[in-house]
Amino acid sequence: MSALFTPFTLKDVTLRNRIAVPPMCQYSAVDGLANDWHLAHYTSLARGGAGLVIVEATAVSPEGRISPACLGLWNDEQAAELARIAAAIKAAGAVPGIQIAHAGRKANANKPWEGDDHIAQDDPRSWETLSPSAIAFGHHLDRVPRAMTHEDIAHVQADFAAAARRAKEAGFEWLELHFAHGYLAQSFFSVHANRREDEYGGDWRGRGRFLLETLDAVRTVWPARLPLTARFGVIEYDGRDEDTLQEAIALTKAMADKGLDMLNVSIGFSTPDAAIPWGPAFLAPVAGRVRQETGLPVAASWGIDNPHSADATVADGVLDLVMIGRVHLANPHWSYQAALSLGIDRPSWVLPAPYAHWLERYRPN
Ligand SMILES: Cc1cc2c(cc1C)N(C[C@H](O)[C@H](O)[C@H](O)COP(=O)(O)O)c1[nH]c(=O)[nH]c(=O)c1N2
Ligand SMILES: CC(=O)[C@H]1CCCN(Cc2ccccc2)C1
Repeated sequence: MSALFTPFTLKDVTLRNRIAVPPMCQYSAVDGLANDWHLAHYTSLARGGAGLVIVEATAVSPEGRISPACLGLWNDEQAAELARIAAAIKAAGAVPGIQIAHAGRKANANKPWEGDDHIAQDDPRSWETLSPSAIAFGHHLDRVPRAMTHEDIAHVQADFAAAARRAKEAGFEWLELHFAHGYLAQSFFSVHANRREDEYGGDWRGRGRFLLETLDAVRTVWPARLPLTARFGVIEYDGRDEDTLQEAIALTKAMADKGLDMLNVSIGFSTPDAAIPWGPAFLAPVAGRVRQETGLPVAASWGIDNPHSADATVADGVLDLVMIGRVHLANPHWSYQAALSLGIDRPSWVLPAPYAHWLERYRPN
């Protein structure tokens, strides 16, 4: 029996297996609106057999986008287009998830394949970037952001709550707050980005306040019966990892007390000087420690692209869900290949009937 292909229930939602497609920006929107690219992309991933498909970082406001081509959920027109995607994911047998985000000081950037750098400030596509303090990320994202006022903070938190309400109305059943990867929420938690001397800075509680208040604001609008999760950078690989991990675990416990249902463990990416130990499933042990010390279910990604290692992380109680990212861009039917490799019975039926019926009798060699 394969642990990877056992169902997973969180609140009133049950995933058909432990395979999740994590959010992966497509940089393919105009004015934040999803289009046929996104519909085909997410439908094909859901038809590939994963239990959960999480739509990419979707900005809670125009200035919260990473690039001008990112998705948004700050108006009803955007919600209507995303509703089509939620329905298509569900029709394919996967649970529709969405990640809502504010890019903070990493906002207003070119597409990765068009430079990945901040858009020139004299460019008509330029907008002001916000962060806890007026400190640039550096390297290719060297624009100095404006330090947020308390009004800015309250406004962004209200934007998260409004986006969560729209996500619910659009039919999403799994919500992930983007609290990772050097974006706004991560920046509040990070000592690299947050040098505030008010109640949103200082010790981990001060630096964690924005995350806790944002979680609170979203929890009041997101149904208690549906999973409310966060992707959170618990480690920076910046030489102070044990300190960061202990603070991140303390904040995660505080988030769990405020109704967080699961943590998608990731990397902070708050400094360009990180020494990340890239390698197969390198973050899984860190996620396992967070799971042990907080008691929350956890997911993680980063180089888990082999069915056997994915299966082992679940079987060994390290992860509850495996986030399989880039390899899904190469093969939306990764779950089918994993089912074949792991020898589950009737592997083809990981796929929808129009495919499964014929594959069950025919195996591409
Ligand atoms: C093109 C693209 C786009 C995104 C990502 C990655 C890539 C490659 N990643 C990170 C992604 O979800 C995943 O965590 C990493 O890719 C590591 O997992 P894999 O090694 O790819 O399985 C990402 N993470 C996130 O939390 N929100 C996002 O919108 C995105 N966007
Ligand atoms: C939005 C987000 O969290 C993404 C945007 C694209 C880069 N992601 C981070 C990443 C770094 C190195 C390899 C893959 C992914 C973060």
